[in-house]
Amino acid sequence: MDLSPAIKYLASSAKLRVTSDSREVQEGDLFVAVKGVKADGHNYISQAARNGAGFIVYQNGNLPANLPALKTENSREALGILSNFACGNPSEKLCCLAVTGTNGKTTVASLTKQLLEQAGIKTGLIGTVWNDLCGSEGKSHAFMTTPPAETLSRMLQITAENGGKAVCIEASSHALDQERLAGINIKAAAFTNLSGEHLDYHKTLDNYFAAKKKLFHHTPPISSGVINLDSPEGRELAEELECGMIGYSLKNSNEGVLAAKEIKISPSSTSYLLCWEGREFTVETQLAGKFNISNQLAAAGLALSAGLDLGQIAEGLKKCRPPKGRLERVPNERGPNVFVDYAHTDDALENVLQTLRPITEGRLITVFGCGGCRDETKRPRMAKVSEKYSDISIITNDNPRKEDPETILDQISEGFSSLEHVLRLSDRKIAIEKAISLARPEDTVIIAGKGHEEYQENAEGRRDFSDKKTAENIMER
Ligand SMILES: CC(=O)N[C@H]1[C@@H](OP(=O)(O)OP(=O)(O)OC[C@H]2O[C@@H](n3ccc(=O)[nH]c3=O)[C@H](O)[C@@H]2O)O[C@H](CO)[C@@H](O)[C@@H]1O[C@H](C)C(=O)N[C@@H](C)C(=O)N[C@H](CCC(=O)O)C(=O)O
Ligand SMILES: Nc1ncnc2c1ncn2[C@@H]1O[C@H](COP(=O)(O)OP(=O)(O)OP(=O)(O)O)[C@@H](O)[C@H]1O
Ligand SMILES: N[C@H](CCC[C@H](N)C(=O)O)C(=O)O
Ligand SMILES: [Mg+2]
Repeated sequence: MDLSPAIKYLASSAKLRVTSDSREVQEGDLFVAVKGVKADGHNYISQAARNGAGFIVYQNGNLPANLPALKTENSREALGILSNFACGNPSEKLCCLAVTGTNGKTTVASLTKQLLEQAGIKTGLIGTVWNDLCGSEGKSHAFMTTPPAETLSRMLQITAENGGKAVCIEASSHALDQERLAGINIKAAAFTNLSGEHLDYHKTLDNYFAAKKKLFHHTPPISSGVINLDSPEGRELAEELECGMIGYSLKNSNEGVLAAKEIKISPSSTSYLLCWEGREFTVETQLAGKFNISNQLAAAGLALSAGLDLGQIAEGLKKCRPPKGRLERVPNERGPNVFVDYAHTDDALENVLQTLRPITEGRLITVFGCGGCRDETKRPRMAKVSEKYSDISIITNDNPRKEDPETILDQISEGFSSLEHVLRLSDRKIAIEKAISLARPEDTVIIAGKGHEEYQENAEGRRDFSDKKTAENIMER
């Protein structure tokens, strides 16, 4: 893509501002017209011009304003490249490590950051829970998993200005589809897994996978793909890679595979042998669940790509803590065990329930719901998984957003073969109270779907709500 007239304009401009929102345009800004999901930025070029835009980049139709302009074949990609140019191409000063996949992105990004920090590398983080730009102000709550291109490039600029040397970025499928990472120099990228999710946006699983794959066919090319070989989609991706590859697996410890062998899981501890290129180190991990060993391999692969030594990585993994709201135990001295987790897909729920089932002496009580205005197809599938592993399923509201909460619960209910062990309590606080009141000391309660979230969103907007605080308050009574 030849953007030289736009780059020339930016280079000659004192302010170097790029935006795709006509409402934000200030005197001299470069406006990129993007066709979105709800609106079309091309309809706002005149407004951008009225607000003082000095240059327009667009993709469709004819230019309605008499301004210096450039027509491109992909204005979303242009937006990324130009935003990064305007921010001084910060990714060239940073070792950027990205992770995509349906589940595990936040966990892998957080583990990778912890590994790099332990090796003395000042590392930023951009993802679902926190953004950490290496500044003295610390972490801030994230608004999106992967921010819009203009914000993302600015965040990288701030990270580099703060002395950050690396950054771990969660790349959501929406972001990849919308080219929010365009123009970023990515050193290595990990792929965790693919399962049914976000079909409201992508329509088909093939489109969803194609969006994820874009990270590995990025411009400029990435150096290394860290790929989960236990996932069929991971194996397909591995065949297509044109860059270097670190494949990882819990099952295959052939030469050239970053592997976990001799996995030992007991109710109180998890350990495994981390193996790579003929070297082996024992890791005792603080993270529960086999799927979290897979996440640790992904983080180890990214850390290897960033130049860390395997021994250093194994030592680091022992110290790594799970991110907030991922299989997080709610402190409770009298039992039962109560956990909060962010499983909001059937695959995630299955992994979590498979982890908790063998360490539960009594009954497994699962509280969950499904977000509104998001993929509807996962609703009955989550019910099916809950029924398979739980003794009691309590279905409740997640974030209904603008949808009718009762319709969501009806759709979830369709996935149960019998409603004998199912309670339907739409108020999430009441559902959590019920689960805890039913639980005997030997039982486990899992509250799934909202993890770290500190709000609940319905048609009226957002109100404060935390699964963890709600459970804590109930158990303190
Ligand atoms: C569905 C979706 O992904 N929407 C994203 C998309 O917005 P959009 O395409 O709807 O934008 P639009 O409103 O149609 O507007 C199109 C263009 O016209 C411009 N415009 C519009 C109005 C106007 O007056 N003037 C003007 O210039 C807009 O600035 C925009 O450039 O592009 C915007 C800018 O990048 C994003 O902020 C927005 O994310 C919304 C807020 C969102 O909720 N996204 C979610 C679904 C999302 O992306 N989630 C993933 C996580 C998923 C996961 O965890 O797996 C994430 O990365 O956060
Ligand atoms: N490797 C994995 N395979 C399957 N399930 C996983 C895996 N890692 C985590 N999970 C489950 O998925 C949930 C979300 O994990 P995490 O936040 O790391 O994923 P994510 O990809 O960042 O999700 P999101 O797309 O919502 O940001 C966890 O709470 C857990 O239930
Ligand atoms: N990243 C996911 C999070 C879903 C979390 C769940 N609590 C919900 O609100 O649906 C999404 O945007 O679909
Ligand atoms: Mg995430």
